Amino acid sequence: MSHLLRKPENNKLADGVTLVHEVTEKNSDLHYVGFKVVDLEPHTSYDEKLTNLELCVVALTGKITVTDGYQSFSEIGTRDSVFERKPTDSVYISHNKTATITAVTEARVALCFAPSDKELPTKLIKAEDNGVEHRGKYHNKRQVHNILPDSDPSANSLLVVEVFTETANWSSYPPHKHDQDNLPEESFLEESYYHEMDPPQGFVFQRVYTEDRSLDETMAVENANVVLVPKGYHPVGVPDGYASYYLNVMAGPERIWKFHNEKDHEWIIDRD
Ligand SMILES: O=C(O)C[C@@H](O)[C@H](O)C(=O)CO
Repeated sequence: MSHLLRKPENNKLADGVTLVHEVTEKNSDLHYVGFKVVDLEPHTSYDEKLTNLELCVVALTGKITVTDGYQSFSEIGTRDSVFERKPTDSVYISHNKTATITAVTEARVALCFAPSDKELPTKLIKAEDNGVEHRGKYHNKRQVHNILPDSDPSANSLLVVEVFTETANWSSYPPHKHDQDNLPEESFLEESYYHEMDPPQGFVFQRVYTEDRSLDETMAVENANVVLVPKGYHPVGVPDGYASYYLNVMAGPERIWKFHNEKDHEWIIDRD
């Protein structure tokens, strides 16, 4: 299996608390992006002590209460399934705090991390504050929920976005990359993908490859898998009959998403 593909670990931390994924600097090639998924049974809690990391808590499904020890946001989260295709609530918490997430209902929560050394206010990012975009045409249609885009200065490094790709469509396509710290042409941003499929027995394909093909991995990605993108192009293809959801976390030295399309395939965008 590719070292970029992560299956659910389902590590039981306590009664009703399961760590589904844990991507850290120690167990991956990523230096800027950290990522966890936690499943919580009602009335259970998970604590995350943030030393030199900032955090965006995304209520993927279910209702949760999130506190940084000073402020609390109660009963946030808007959906039972990500495939309701509506935005959800999230909370941004700066470093040096402890985040506590308590489940009101059964919940799946994503924790998106990036290094940080500047104190910023804790912020509730309400579902209705997500910028919703419809991108692409023909078999390249996707719906994007911008949770923490680079136009929102609420975070130091973190960028967070949800993408729904309809059946038999492609996204992150034509292939683009952001692996050169060479602004204003391109930014360097690592990326993680947390995938779900509807119905859940589906799979999608994701290729991660660099310009020189020294990295070239094509992965069959199943429900609740994570794909790591330390560098390179990273398109996703969705088979007929299945819809795809993914949550992207990006971070790098500069909080700017400036990507470079692969020249050979850029014509895809310009079709009438
Ligand atoms: O527009 C899309 O298909 C989503 C992608 O841009 C995705 O968020 C990504 O690849 C970010 O670099």
